[in-house]
Amino acid sequence: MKKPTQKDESDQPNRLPLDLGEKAVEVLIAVPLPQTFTYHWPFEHAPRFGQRVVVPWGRQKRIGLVHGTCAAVVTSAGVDAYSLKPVEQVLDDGSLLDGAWRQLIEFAARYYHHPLGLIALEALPKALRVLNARGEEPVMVTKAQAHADKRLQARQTPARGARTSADHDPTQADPAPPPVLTLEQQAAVQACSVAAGFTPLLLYGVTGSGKTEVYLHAVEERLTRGEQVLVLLPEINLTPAAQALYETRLAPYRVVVLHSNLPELQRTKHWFEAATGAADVLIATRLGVLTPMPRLGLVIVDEEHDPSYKQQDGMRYQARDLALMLGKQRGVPVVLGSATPSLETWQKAEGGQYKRLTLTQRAVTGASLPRVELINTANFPAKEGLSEPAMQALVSTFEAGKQSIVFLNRRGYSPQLVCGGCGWVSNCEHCTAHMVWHKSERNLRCHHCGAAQRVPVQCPCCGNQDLTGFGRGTQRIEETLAGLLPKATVLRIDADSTRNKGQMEALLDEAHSGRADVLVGTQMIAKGHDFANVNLVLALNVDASLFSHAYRAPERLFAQLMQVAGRAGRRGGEATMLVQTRYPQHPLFEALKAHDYERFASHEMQARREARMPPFSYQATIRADHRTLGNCLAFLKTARELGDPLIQPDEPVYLCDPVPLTVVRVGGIERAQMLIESESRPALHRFLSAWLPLLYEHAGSVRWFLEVDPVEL
Ligand SMILES: Nc1ncnc2c1ncn2[C@@H]1O[C@H](COP(=O)(O)OP(=O)(O)OP(=O)(O)O)[C@@H](O)[C@H]1O
Ligand SMILES: [Zn+2]
Repeated sequence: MKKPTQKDESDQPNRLPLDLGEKAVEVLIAVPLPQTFTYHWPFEHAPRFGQRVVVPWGRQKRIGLVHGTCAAVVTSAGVDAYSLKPVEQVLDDGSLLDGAWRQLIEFAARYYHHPLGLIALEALPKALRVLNARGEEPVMVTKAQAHADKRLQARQTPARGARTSADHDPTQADPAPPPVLTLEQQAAVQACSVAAGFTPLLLYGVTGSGKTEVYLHAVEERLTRGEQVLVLLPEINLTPAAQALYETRLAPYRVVVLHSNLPELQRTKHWFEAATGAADVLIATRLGVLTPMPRLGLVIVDEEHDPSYKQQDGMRYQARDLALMLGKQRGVPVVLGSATPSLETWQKAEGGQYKRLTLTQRAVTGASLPRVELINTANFPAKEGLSEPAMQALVSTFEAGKQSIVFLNRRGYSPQLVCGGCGWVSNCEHCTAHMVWHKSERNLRCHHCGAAQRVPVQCPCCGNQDLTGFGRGTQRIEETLAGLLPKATVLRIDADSTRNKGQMEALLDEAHSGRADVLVGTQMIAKGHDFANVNLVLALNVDASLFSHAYRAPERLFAQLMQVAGRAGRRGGEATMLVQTRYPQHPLFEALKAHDYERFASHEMQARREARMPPFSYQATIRADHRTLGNCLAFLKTARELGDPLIQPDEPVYLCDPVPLTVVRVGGIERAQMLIESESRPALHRFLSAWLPLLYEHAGSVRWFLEVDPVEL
């Protein structure tokens, strides 16, 4: 098809004489600019918000979303209406993107000061927002839509019969009957059921206290009212077990999942099912919070404290916070669940803004939290990473037929390869970081830029063949464990071992089945999983976090250790957690030994209050990226000069000194940032709104972005 050009009426047979005020539309396009774009609307029928359209963009075509009509068609350049390019095609008859969805993305754009077009389009599955190589809408969209329509029809015909017989697998054994709720669980379920309108609830329950059971009952109760439920989980690896459980327990209601590892067609199908109301429950990772759900009645955020809810590129949003806003806008309850709530959430629960529901006991009769013991590595030095008491515990746990978890938050074999002769170290060429030795994959890899190379056989500097790994990661511990327990099945579960399709499911299956004796892994295995047979947890390499400069490090370490401890002893029996450390007297460990989250939280809260850190202040950062650090810092300095005069005396906002990031160079790009703080959230946002437009004009070749509520400084 010949592309229409400006003022070329012949290409547009349907084009009507332009009627100002009705025949132009504002379109959202996924570009890093804060505005909408005006196009001529050459069609008879009226445009609707959220309809997808194909529009010319430079020499290309793009999918955009109708955002509104324009009353007066004068573009910023002052060009008259006739010079507007026309919308080429309308892809949707109606729109699934309703007013509620619009409210949420508009809030996100305001709050995160991020271009609305980027947020709106990136919230959609790729097939819905990107044209294929021929410039057409991918066929899978029609397929996915038809699939959802069929589901929707099936759902409407026999009121509750969303399931087709094809879904029933007769080989599947009948599931175990659901447990009888404890009194604490009953009270929590009751509180969720009576909650009407927007109600934030904190389900604060120790690990293994049966929070999932509370969710299941609360969800089912909403489903019987004909409502949909959104369940957010922090990590993809928690979705298979959750999906299986929800499907079995809630049949015949339709449960779908959304996360970034799903094949595109499936993701598109599930999105349509949620958006049309064909699906009843949506289980999703953070991206799911921006899915339209017309019958939404309840939102659950499991492990609400988890840092994975924070998106670390593009729009750097916090999905838990957006989930709360979603609940507020839709007028529905939001349940935040955790054994170790974030300090932000805990502060609100203490202040009474969130209703707290507490589960103090493990749910399974006879199951208690593990005994925590510290191994002082000054007295029991580690050989190949493991101290004598740790090795003994691993051996006796294996001999008793129980499983162990070895938790180490560092993947690879060794964090660096070094030369014994000249002191050469495997540095990354592109980053201020070491290349990590991955023995299993036989290469050196940079965890920052992804660069990989073969392991050198001799030192690239002096030719010495004596190259050794310095420090240890999960692969090396796996090797040590295989030597220590030659008869045991040792499984490593980390981002490397679960990279290929199906690997994650297979490994988790082995772990849950009890066939594996020892699980070595990163935070991937440390939370959420309901392992039945784990009796011993060993935590390695925790000391670096004890003295980190990052102010959130203690909170994160404490939560991680409490969570991983929580994987042990879930079905009763004596269970133990061992922590190897040089600093057994550290106060964080006192609270850990007592499983006392509240003690830790009040101590940490006090420290934050004194230091005027979040949640007692509000922060944002401006990041600047460029090939030379000087340019980054110069831009931030200019930004600060532009910002200073905007600060209102009655609304103090502090602009800190621009500083290079700790890992200053990644992929050949230098990075610097500036912190902006205020004790008033509205003051911070008023300042940002006035300031950011100026930055667009002064950035030059420096790439910059804003992050609101940053978690890593
Ligand atoms: N009332 C109950 N009686 C007996 N067993 C129960 C009861 N409620 C839950 N359980 C069982 O207790 C185990 C732990 O429950 P669940 O996984 O929900 O804990 P959780 O609170 O989510 O823990 P975590 O914070 O560690 O993820 C599960 O195997 C579950 O089936
Ligand atoms: Zn690198």
